[in-house]
Amino acid sequence: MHEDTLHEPDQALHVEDLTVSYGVTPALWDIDLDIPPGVMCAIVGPNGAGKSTLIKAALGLVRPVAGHVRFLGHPVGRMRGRIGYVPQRHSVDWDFPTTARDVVEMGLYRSLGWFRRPGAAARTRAMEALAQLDMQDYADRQISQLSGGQQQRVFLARALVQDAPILILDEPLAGVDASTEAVIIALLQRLRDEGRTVIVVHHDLTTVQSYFDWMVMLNVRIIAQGPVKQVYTPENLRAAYGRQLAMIAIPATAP
Ligand SMILES: Nc1ncnc2c1ncn2[C@@H]1O[C@H](COP(=O)(O)OP(=O)(O)OP(=O)(O)O)[C@@H](O)[C@H]1O
Repeated sequence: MHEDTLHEPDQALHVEDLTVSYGVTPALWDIDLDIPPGVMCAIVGPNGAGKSTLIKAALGLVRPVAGHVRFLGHPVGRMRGRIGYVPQRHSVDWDFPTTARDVVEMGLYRSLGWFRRPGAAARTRAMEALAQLDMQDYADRQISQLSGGQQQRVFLARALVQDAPILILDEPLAGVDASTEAVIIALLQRLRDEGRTVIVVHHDLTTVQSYFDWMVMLNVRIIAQGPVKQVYTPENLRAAYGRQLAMIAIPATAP
C-alpha cells in the first residue's frame, strides 16, 4: 500500500495481516484489528501473548514480518505528535538525570521544535498537567527519586500535554497503589469522554468490565475484539488463557 493512501480513516487504529517474529516463533500471527475512535480499549491476554509487541509494532518500534498499520487512516510516520505513548515502566532508563517537569516538557518538544528552549508558556502547561495528576509538588524532583506510581503519573502528564487524539499505555497500572490507579483511570476516562481514543495493555481481568468499553483479547492471534460486553465471555477467556483460567475471574454467565 502506498504511504500516501488514506486507508480506513474511520478507525483510530487499523491493523491488517500483521505478523511479528523475534526469531523463528511468531510473537503475533496474522493480526487483523480495528479500534474505533473515542473508545477506551483494553488489550488483554496471558503473559507472552504479544500485547506489548502489538503496541510496539503499531508504533513502528518493532519491524513486522508482514502487514501494515494505520492510525486515523495514516501510517504512523505521519502521526508524530498525535499519539501519546506511555511505555512499560521497566523499559525506561530512570537514572537519566532529569526532573519530573523536564519529562513533561519533553511532551511539548514536537510543537516547540527540538532546538527551542521551552518558555514560560510551556512551563505553565507542564505544571498544569502535573497538577492534574496531583504531582505539582514533585516538579523539581529527579525522576529517579520518585516512586513507581509517581513516575507513572509523570509519564501520563507528559502524554497529557501532547494533547494527542490517541493515547497508548503499556500496563500503566502495574505496581501502582489503589489511589494512583483511581487517579489514572479517572483521567483516562475523562480523555475518552472528550473524544480521544485510549488504548491500554491491562492485566487485571477483575476490573476490565468497569474500566473499559472496548476490548481486544489476544494470544499471538486475535481471540476476539469489540465491545467489552461481547468479548468478555467464558469461551473467549478459555480460548485466550487456557489452563491459566482457573486463576482468573470468569464471568458467571455468558451475556
Ligand atoms: N526483544 C525481544 N526479543 C526476543 N523475544 C521477545 C522480545 N520481546 C518479546 N519477545 C517475546 O515475544 C513474545 C511476546 O512478548 P510481549 O512482551 O509482546 O508479550 P506480552 O503479552 O506483552 O507479555 P507480558 O504480559 O508478560 O508483558 C514473548 O514470547 C516474548 O518472550
